Amino acid sequence: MFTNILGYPRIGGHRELKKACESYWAGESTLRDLQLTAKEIRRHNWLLQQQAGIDLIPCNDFSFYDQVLDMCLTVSAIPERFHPLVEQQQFPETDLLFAMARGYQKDGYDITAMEMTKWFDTNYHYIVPEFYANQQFNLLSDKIVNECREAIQAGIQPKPVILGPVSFLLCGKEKEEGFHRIDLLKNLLPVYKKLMQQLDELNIRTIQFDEPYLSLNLTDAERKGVVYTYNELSKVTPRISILLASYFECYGENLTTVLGLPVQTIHLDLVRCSSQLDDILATDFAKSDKKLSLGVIDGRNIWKNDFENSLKLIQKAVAAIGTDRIMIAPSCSLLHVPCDLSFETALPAEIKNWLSFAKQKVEEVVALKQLATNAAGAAALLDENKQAIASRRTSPLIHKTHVKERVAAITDADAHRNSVFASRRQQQQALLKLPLFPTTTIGSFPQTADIRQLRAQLKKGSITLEAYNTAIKASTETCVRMQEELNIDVLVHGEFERNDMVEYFGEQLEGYVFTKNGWVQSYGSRCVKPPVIFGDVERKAPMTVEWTSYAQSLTNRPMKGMLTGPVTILQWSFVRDDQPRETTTMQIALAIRDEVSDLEKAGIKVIQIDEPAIREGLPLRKENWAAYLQWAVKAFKVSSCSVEDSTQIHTHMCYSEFNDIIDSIAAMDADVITIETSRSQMELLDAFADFKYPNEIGPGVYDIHSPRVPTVQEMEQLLQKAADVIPVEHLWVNPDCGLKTRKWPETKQALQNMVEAAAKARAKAGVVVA
Ligand SMILES: Nc1nc2c(c(=O)[nH]1)N[C@@H](CNc1ccc(C(=O)N[C@@H](CCC(=O)N[C@@H](CCC(=O)N[C@@H](CCC(=O)O)C(=O)O)C(=O)O)C(=O)O)cc1)CN2
Ligand code: MET
Ligand SMILES: [Zn+2]
Repeated sequence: MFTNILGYPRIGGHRELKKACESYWAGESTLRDLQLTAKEIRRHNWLLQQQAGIDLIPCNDFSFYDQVLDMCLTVSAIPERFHPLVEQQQFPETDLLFAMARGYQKDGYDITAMEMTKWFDTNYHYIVPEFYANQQFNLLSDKIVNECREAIQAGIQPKPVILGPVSFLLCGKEKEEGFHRIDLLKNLLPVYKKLMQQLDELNIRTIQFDEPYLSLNLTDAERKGVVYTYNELSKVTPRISILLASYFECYGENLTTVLGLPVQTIHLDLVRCSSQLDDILATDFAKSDKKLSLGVIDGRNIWKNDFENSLKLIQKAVAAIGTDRIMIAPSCSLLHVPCDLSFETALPAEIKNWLSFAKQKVEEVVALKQLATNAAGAAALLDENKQAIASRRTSPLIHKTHVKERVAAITDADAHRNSVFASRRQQQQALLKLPLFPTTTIGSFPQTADIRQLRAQLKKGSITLEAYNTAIKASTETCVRMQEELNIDVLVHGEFERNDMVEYFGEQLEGYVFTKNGWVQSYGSRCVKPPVIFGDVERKAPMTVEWTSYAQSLTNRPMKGMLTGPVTILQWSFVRDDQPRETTTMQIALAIRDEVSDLEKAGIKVIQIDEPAIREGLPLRKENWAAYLQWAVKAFKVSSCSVEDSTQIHTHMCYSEFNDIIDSIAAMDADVITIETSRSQMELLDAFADFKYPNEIGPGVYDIHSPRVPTVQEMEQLLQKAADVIPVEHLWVNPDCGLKTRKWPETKQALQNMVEAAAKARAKAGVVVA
C-alpha cells in the first residue's frame, strides 16, 4: 500500500510567495530574491511530506502564478502579442510568465493580459490558454525538469504533476474560427513525449497526469482524444508509470474509457463520489494489474477525516484487489485548503479538534495506511479520531432547533415578491425618479494599504475600535462626496469596513468560526481566508445597517445597501459536510432576508445582493444542474423577497458564462442585475437579449481588472451595442465589478468618463424616444 499526495499549497505557511511576488512586482526585490523564496517553499513542502512518510511526493505543483499558465510556457503556447518579449535577449522566463498573467505596460509596450477564469467549481482562477488553428508547439520551459532535479537534490524521489494534454487544451479557448482546440492534440503530443523522455533520463518513475475534464460530460471526439493521448504517451517508455488523476466528480460515462486506458494507476475522488469504487470493482478490474489511488480525504474542505468511514472504502478495495495495488490519497490537490492548522491559536479548542488543514491531511493519509495495514501502534490513532468525530456529531454547538424549524417553515410565498416586475417598476420609478441610463457602481472602492493596515492594527489592539470607526467613516464620507461630484445616480458606501465580501459576513454570523491564517490562493498573489461554517447559521444582530444608514445620512441620493447573497456566502466558505449544502444555504438566506428587511426599515430604497458565485456552484455534471439551480434561485428569492414593491433589489454577477443558465437568472427576479461584460465586448449580453430578459440590466462598461482608464467614446460604443439589443429603458451604466483592487486616480478618471458616456447615451436616446 502506498501514500500519495496530488499537490500541496504553494503560497507558503505565511503567504511568503504572495509577499515575495508583490515585492518583486513593486521593484522592491530582485528576481533572485523571489526565486530563493520559491525554492525554500518547495523544499519545505517536500521535506514535510517526506518526514510524514508520504511515498508519492508531488513536484511541479509549485507555480509563481498558475499551473495552466506554466503549461503554456512549457509547450510554448505563447500568444503572439508577447513575442516581442520572448525575442528580447535575456528576458527572464518568470517575467514573461508575469507579463502573460498581468499584462505588460513598460518600455513602450502595452500588452493586454491573458483572460482568467474559474478552475472547475472552485474559487481558484486559472489563466486561459489561447489557441489557433494548426498551432505548433515545442518544449520551451524547463520548469518541470528543473523542479524534479531540485527535488532529487533535496533527497526526494519526486512525482511530477503535469496537466494532461486533453485538459490543457480544453481549459483554453479558440481565438479564431474554423477549428476545435482538441484537434491540436496531434501537434501537442510530441512535446509531452519529449518531456517524458527527459524525465525518464532523470530516473523519474511515476508521472501524475491531471485530467480533471474526465469529470465533465465529454463529447465523443473529446473522449477519443483521451484514448489517443494515453495510447501515445504509454508508448514513450516502459520505465515510467502513469498515474491518471481526475477529481471534483465521478468519471461518470467516461469510466469505461478510463478503465480501458493503458495507464498504471487511476485516481478516484471518493469524497465527491464514493459509489464509483463499487462501479469499478463490479467490472473485471481485479484481473488487471492496475492500481487505484483512493481519494478518501477531502482536499476541498477542512474537516478531519472520518477514519472509520475511509477504512470501510479502503478495506472494500483491499478485499477485491489486495494491498499492493492501492494508494491512499486526498481527493484532489491540497491547493484548496490552508497550510497548517497548528498556526491557529485562537480557535475554540472543541472546534479546532474537528479540523484538518493541508499538513494535517498529509498526516491523515499516512495514518490511514498504518490503520489499513495494521501497523504497530495505529489503533490509538483510530481511537483519537473516533473521539473527535463523535464530539462533532454530538456537539450542542452545532444544532439549533429554532433555526432548523425556521428553514422548514419557509413557504412559497416567502420566495415571491408581492407584485410582478412591471408593477414594481412603476412604484420604484415614482420613488427613485432616476434618469434614463442611470449610473451606479458595484460596491467596493479602492482598498488601499492604509485601510488594510488600520484593520490589522485594530486586530492587534494597537488602535481602538473608536479610532478605527472614525477613520472608516472619513473614508466613507470622502467616497460619498466624490460620487456626488461625479454625478453618479445611485451611490454606494464603498465597503471600507469589509476585509472581504464573504469573510465580513461570516464574522458576524452564528455558526461560523474564522481563522487567523487560513489563506487559500484565489488567483496569482491574491488570497482569500474562507470562513468556516460549522453549525446552524443565524444572524445575531444587524450586520450592515449602521454603515449603510451612516452613508445614506450623508446624501439625498439613493444609497445602495450592499449584501452578499446566500449562494456566494456558502460557495466561498468552508461548508459543513454533515448536512446538504441546500439546507445551509437556506439558513444563510434567512439571515440575509432579515438584514434586507432591516435595511428597508432603516429607509434604504435600493438593496444589492451580490451573487457572483452562483454559476460556480453549478454542479460539474449536467444531470445535476436542475436540482441545484432550483434551490439556488429559491435561496436568492428567500433572501430578497421580504421587501415592499417599491424597494429596488439589485443583484450582481461576474466571472460567469450565462448562456446556459439564463432562465434561472431571470427566475431570480431581481429588479436590476449588473454583470461583467466589457472584456468580451458585450458578447455576454446576447444571452440576455436572445432570452428577452424581462428586468433591468447593467452590462459592465469597463474592465476593473486593469488599471487602464477607458475612454468616454469606447464606453459610449459599448452602451450603443447594449442599446441595440436591450430596451434602453431597461439599461443601467456601471463598471464590471467592484473597484477594491484599483487605485484612486484611475478610478476617479474612469468613473468620470463613465458618467459622461451615460450622459451622451441619454441625449442620444432622448432624441430617438421623443
Ligand atoms: N472570498 C472572495 N472570493 C472571491 C472574490 C472576493 O472578493 N472574495 N473575488 C474574486 C477573486 N478576486 C479577489 C480579489 C481580491 C482579493 C484580495 O485582494 N485579497 C487580499 C486579502 C483580502 C483580505 O482579506 N484582507 C484583509 C487582511 C489583509 C492582510 O493581508 N493584512 C495584512 C496586514 C495589513 C497590511 O499591512 O497590509 C496581514 O495580515 O499581513 C483586510 O483587509 O483586513 C489579498 O490577497 O491581499 C482576493 C480575491 C472571486 N472570488
Ligand atoms: C466579486 S463581486 C464583488 C461585489 C462587491 N460588492 C464589490 O463591489 O466588491
Ligand atoms: Zn463582481
